[in-house]
Parts: sequence; structure tokens; C-alpha cells
Amino acid sequence: MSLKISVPATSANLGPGFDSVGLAVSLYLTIEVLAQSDVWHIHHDLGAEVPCDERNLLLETALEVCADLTPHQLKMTSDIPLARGLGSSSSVIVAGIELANQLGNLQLTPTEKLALATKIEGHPDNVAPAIFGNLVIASTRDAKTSHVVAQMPETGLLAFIPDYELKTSDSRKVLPSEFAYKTAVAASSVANVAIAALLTGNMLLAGQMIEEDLFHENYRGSLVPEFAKIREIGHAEQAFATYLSGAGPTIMVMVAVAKLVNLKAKIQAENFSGKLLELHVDTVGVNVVK
Ligand SMILES: Nc1ncnc2c1ncn2[C@@H]1O[C@H](COP(=O)(O)OP(=O)(O)OP(=O)(O)O)[C@@H](O)[C@H]1O
Ligand SMILES: N[C@@H](CCO)C(=O)O
Repeated sequence: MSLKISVPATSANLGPGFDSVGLAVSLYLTIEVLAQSDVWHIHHDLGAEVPCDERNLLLETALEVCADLTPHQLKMTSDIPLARGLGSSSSVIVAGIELANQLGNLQLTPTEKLALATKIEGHPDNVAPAIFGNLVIASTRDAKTSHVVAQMPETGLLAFIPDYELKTSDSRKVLPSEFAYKTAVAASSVANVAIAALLTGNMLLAGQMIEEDLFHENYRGSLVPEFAKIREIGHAEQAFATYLSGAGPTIMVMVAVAKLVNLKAKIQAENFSGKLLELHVDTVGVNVVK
């Protein structure tokens, strides 16, 4: 049997869409199913800290979804950097669900996959676009997830991926545990206009609203020292928006395609330690090739 599963990276939040909005982007985790085996084994070159057995999040997820899968040798490759704010954990969870779906012949619908993935990840903002591709707006309350898949308006995407990791769990520790009613109303009004602008293709307004986030970026800015400077460069180069991708530390800049080259040169000139990558919107989501 030949089976290959690929899952895109995802950039969550887009400013005020905290925990509920995400965009699928063009970096990929790929799982290749090799021969049946007595025990599970994952061949990968992602480093010694990534387990090769059932302790790997891929197999933890697959076996949680379907406990009696036949063990296989697997090959895992990924260009999604770990703990950088590009949805590496969600890509593995979605791949694990798909692995169980295929090997266990579960016939899961995309909505069922979203429910399973959200339960495991805790929020839908990365797993939803990893499943559906594109821009996804989702809300999970009382274990029920509602979602809308939308086309992202045309924009260039430039990601600065710092050399250091920032685990989502650490980046969530700096957030407040409570929010005053008035602030919550203001924060959700910003989010509402951001989404309405994205859905009507108004990148200028969407960009302004993305940068007015009140939910998380003010608290996380100090964890990502490059953020303020890159946003300043974004303003000087007329980018639509600069935001913290997911829990950081990746910084995403949305900019008109014609302005990408200049923007890239200006950020490169700062000599920050990390990678600067031009990305594209992934419109496919999780993909199975047999
Ligand atoms: N290929 C992989 N195999 C096994 N575990 C992985 C893999 N990729 C990521 N993980 C797990 O996910 C953790 C990173 O998850 P975390 O939520 O901190 O960051 P992220 O998903 O990359 O970023 P964000 O959620 O902000 O977009 C890693 O430390 C590791 O435990
Ligand atoms: N919405 C999440 C994304 C990372 O998992 C956060 O910002 O913490």
C-alpha cells in the first residue's frame, strides 16, 4: 500500500482573531506510510527531542482516535519549524487524525476531523486551516466548533522566523486571566471589523484592524524583541499588517506583492538572527495521495 499525507503550516490569530482565526500557508509536514511492522517506528531527521515511537504526537493522536491500528514504519518530513508560531503541533495532530482515518478506514468527514483536532489542540485556529486550507474563522464553545472557510484576499506574505523557540504554553502564560467587560467589547469590535474587511477583500482596512488587536499582542511583544522593529519597517514600506503568527515568535507581514522585494531588503538589512521566507496561502489543507 502506498499512502502519503501532507498537512500545511498555519498562521493563527491574524491579530484580533485570537484562538479563532487562522490561515494555511505553504510549508508542509509529510507522512509516508511504509511497510507493516511489529512495532510503530517513525523515521525522521527532526532532532533527538522528537520521539520515533508511540510517544510522538502523531501516533499519540492516531491511537487516541483509533486504538487498534496495525503498526507501520512511517517516514516523517517537515519544513514547518517547531515551536515558532506556524502550527507545527496542529500539523502533526491533523496528520495523526488522517493516519487513523486512512489505516482504520474510519470515513471521517472534515467536520468530524475538526471536532477531534480541536479537542486535542484545545482551540481551532491552527487545526481548522490545516484541515481545510485557506482562511478559516472558527469558534469552539462547550465542545462544539462552528467554522467558516473563506478565501484570503490577495496579499503577499513574508514571515520572519527567529532562531529561537517559543512554546505556546509559555507564550500563553503572559496573557491576563481576566478581561474587563468594556475591554472585551472593544477587542471583539476590532475583531469583527477585521473579519468583515477580510471577507469583503478590503486588505487596507483588514490590516489596520489586525494591528489594533487588544487580545494578546500587547502582552507578548516583549517575548519577541524583533516584533516592534519589523512592524515599524512594515509601516514605512506600506505593508497591510504585521502581526505575531500564532503564539510567536514568527512575525508575519502582509504586503502587496509589488512591495515584497523592498520590504524583504529592509528587514534583511537589520541582520536579525532567523529566516525570512516568502509564503503563499495553501488552498488545499490536509491532502492524501494513495
Ligand atoms: N513533527 C513533530 N513530531 C512530534 N511532535 C511535534 C512535531 N512538531 C511539533 N511537535 C510538538 O509540538 C510542540 C510545539 O508546539 P507549540 O504549540 O509550542 O508550537 P507550534 O505549534 O509550532 O506553534 P503555534 O501553535 O504557536 O502556531 C513541539 O515542542 C513538539 O512537542
Ligand atoms: N491562538 C493560539 C495559537 C497558538 O497555538 C495562541 O496564540 O496562543
